[in-house]
Amino acid sequence: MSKKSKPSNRPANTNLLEGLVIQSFGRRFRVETADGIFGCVTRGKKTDVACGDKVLIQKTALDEGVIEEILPRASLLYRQDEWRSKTIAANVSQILIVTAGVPSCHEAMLNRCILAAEVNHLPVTILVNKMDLSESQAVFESLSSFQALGYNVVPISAKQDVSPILALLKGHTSVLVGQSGMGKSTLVNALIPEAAARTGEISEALDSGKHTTTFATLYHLDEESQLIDSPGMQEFGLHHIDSRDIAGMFPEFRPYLGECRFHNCWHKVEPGCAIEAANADGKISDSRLAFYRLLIAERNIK
Ligand SMILES: Nc1nc2c(ncn2[C@@H]2O[C@H](COP(=O)(O)OP(=O)(O)OP(=O)(O)O)[C@@H](O)[C@H]2O)c(=O)[nH]1
Ligand SMILES: [Zn+2]
Repeated sequence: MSKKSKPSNRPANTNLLEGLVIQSFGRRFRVETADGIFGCVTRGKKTDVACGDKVLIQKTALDEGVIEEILPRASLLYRQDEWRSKTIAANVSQILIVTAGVPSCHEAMLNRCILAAEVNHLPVTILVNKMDLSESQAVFESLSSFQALGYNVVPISAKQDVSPILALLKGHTSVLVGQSGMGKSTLVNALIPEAAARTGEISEALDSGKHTTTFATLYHLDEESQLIDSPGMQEFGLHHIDSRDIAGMFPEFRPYLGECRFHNCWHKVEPGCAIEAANADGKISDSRLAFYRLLIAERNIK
């Protein structure tokens, strides 16, 4: 054995194949490998495999296998659930939030998605869709405050032309998220013509059509660009984030953190709070501070 080889706690098994999870539906996965695509399950009760994960599989039949190991992840996004967060997409390199003027755009949703991106240190682009409508033009203008925080805001009209975002997708594994009705499906179908058909097939296989089971698909746009879509995904889960880490995920809070009178300040109503003072000076907006306080209140921090 050469001195250079790394010790491994995995039994040496020449049958293990490395692959990429290109689809997850409930507890079943499709894994793309150099030997083709395998339908896979996980070992035991392990279910935290996500679309975009790099994995090692053990072949069990010609086109079937078992996921034995998840390789280290560069990023991990969770799906919002009433009770808990469930992994949905791994190794994503940027987040695209789809919004529009119709139906009305909820700023809290934008803020939640941005927070999920900050946790993973991922760049965010807010796509303002339906720019052929005046309502969307107004939303685009109102989002200049997000642009000022360093988030990219891009106007599009998915129904007319998606080419303005092709350059944005290049070289990335992107994930799309958005409130219902903003045009996420229109966008995905324009970018990936086969997507509509594949989504339909899975809905039929799951015998629901209502997406009650979480599923996600990774599409190859070209050799270096991928898009992960999870139909119906409106928000990312934030349950797993430590309450103490939240303030640091607001870029405009960062210059003031550590400046409060109390080192354990929650920036709620404490005297000598530097975040509160920055808000009074107009350096932190009322809406972002209110959003931060809402997150803290949700966690029953007194
Ligand atoms: N005017 C206009 N309408 C659009 C545009 N893009 C999408 N729409 C319309 O907006 C509506 C919602 O679009 P979908 O693509 O179904 O929206 P979605 O975000 O996938 O919604 P869910 O399926 O509920 O998650 C449809 O009637 C689309 O035709 C656009 O660029 N301009
Ligand atoms: Zn404070």
